Amino acid sequence: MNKKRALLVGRMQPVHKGHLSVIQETLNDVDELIIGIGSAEKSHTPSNPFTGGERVLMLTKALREYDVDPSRYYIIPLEDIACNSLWVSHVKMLTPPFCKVISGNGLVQQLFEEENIPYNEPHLFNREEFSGTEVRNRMLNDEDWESLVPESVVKVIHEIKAVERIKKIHKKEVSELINEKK
Ligand SMILES: Nc1ncnc2c1ncn2[C@@H]1O[C@H](COP(=O)(O)OP(=O)(O)OP(=O)(O)O)[C@@H](O)[C@H]1O
Ligand SMILES: NC(=O)c1ccc[n+]([C@@H]2O[C@H](COP(=O)(O)O)[C@@H](O)[C@H]2O)c1
Repeated sequence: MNKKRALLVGRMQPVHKGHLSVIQETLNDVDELIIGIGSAEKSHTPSNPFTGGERVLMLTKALREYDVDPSRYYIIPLEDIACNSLWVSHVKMLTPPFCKVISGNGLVQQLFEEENIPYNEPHLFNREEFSGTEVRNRMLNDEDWESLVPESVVKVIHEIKAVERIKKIHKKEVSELINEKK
């Protein structure tokens, strides 16, 4: 019998507990899940501080920590392309076949719908806290970010000295803005 596979796309900057919840919930409904790490080529910017490889590492460790069966998922880095109308083909070229997409992103939903691939709006878990933006802001402001991500992701973030990186990126942005105004 054919496997029922879904695709979940997210930038995962960084991987947080909301991602793990949606992954676990989706796996109750499908045989296999393809997890596409979006904007894989981006890093070292305020909203995309982590490299594609670092995000693969975080996700691999977190799925192991949560005891998710490795035979049930694929982690695929997805680079952005200039042309939105070709993006679905680009994604299909890089992923195993799937029958639906899980995404709350309006553009992603529209592009797949136009190619007749259905999407599900994810059920958002504790969205006030479980969002990449919230994790990055807390890192910047020396607030508790650790409780928002799996323990294994805390370890990776320390290993790659990411809090220091995020602070440096922010400092550079602020000084560039000040120079622009001069
Ligand atoms: N709290 C959450 N609960 C369930 N799913 C979530 C949650 N946050 C994100 N997701 C899932 O991840 C996808 C988006 O991934 P992304 O990495 O952009 O998360 P994000 O937290 O919205 O990031 P950012 O704040 O950096 O934009 C969503 O389409 C959704 O499927
Ligand atoms: N033209 C493109 O490359 C294209 C189009 C739509 C979405 N995407 C990507 O899909 C991902 C969607 O994830 P988010 O929901 O986390 O924004 C992002 O990485 C986004 O850049 C890329």
